[in-house]
Amino acid sequence: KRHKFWESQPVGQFKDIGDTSLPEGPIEAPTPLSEVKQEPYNLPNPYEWITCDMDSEEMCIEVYTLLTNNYVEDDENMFRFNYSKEFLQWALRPPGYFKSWHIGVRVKNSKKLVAFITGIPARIRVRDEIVNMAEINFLCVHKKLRSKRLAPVMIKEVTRRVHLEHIWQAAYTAGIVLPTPISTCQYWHRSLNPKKLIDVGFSRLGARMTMSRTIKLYKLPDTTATPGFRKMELHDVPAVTRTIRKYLSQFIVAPDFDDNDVEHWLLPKENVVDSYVVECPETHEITDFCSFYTLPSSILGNQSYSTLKAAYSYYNVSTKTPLLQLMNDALIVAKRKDYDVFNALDVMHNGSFLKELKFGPGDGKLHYYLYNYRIKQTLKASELGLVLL
Ligand SMILES: COc1cccc(CC(=N)NC(=O)c2cccnc2OC2CCNCC2)c1
Repeated sequence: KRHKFWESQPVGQFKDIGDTSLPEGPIEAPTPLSEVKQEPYNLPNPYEWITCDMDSEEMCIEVYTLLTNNYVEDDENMFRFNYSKEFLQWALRPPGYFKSWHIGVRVKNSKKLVAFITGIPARIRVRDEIVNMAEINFLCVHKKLRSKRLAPVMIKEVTRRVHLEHIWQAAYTAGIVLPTPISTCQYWHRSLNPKKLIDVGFSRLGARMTMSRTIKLYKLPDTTATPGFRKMELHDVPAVTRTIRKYLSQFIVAPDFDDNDVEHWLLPKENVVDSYVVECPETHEITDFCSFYTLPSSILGNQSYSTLKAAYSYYNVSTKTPLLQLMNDALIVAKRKDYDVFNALDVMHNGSFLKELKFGPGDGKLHYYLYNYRIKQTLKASELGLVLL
């Protein structure tokens, strides 16, 4: 039976879609700490839980290797996400993180890491409610252990550990439909290195298009167009926090960033996250902001290339510079840093620039979910102000 596990969980159920009598907000009340299961869930015998210390280089390598070989692939199994070790350490150690939410499953005898799931704390606003949530990510079961029903017990275990920290809601995304998406986004790609993308089968030569015509079509200037466009620096944090908080307030679901969050999530970090501000040359105020994170993909089965260098649109704020021009400058710096492709979801106001900046639609969708929090009606992608890694 489909979704046997999810029908037992406090999530919006398909049967409740359209039932406007159900109130928006938590589905279940918090459990008294004494009633939260104190000991870990049982695993099938050969396996044991391990808390993954992401400060340990050795453990990082094990997590990196498991994900590199077993994490999410595209629908045609031509590419697999290849998060770097530095990226994983950044993604999993934000302000206030809990080591206990970095959960591994390993073989008792060999100590081999065979599965992983993580949570990080995040303050997320839903309309006017600020909710302490866990952002759940990196659920991965080794290819050889699929269909052993490990994922449900891993989800229950991370939920139990999140409950132990008095957090009762969560946010997560998936490429598949589960009960019940709060929103469904389309992803889009902008070619930066069309020749490589065609060689590896990520893109196809357009009808009546030659390779040289295609290269010309996606060519970008060497220099950015916006006066005052520069990399974000530490001293910009307070201004960026003010600017992004104001901008995100227009969306129904969005992170409630403070200075510490902005310093962690949005300060440039080599090969992890790039961020740029527009500082008005006259007033020196920060009027605009754009950012993208670095998530390469392994190219499965290609003789000439092993890695696709991809930039993923992160948070962008436009108050003075037209978003179209700001994002074109983001494409220019990504191309200059040798990215092959720039990806974006149609969340926030991204829909306003995708076609004009020559993004093409991807062949899949990304569904957003909340755990133990009902939303009255499904949100449009443009009502979402949340980007998960
Ligand atoms: C090109 O290499 C790929 C390797 C694995 C999967 C996919 C397709 C895919 N599933 N893409 C996305 O989910 C996606 C497309 C555009 C923007 N963000 C995305 O996902 C992010 C956010 C969710 N966690 C993964 C990274 C592509």
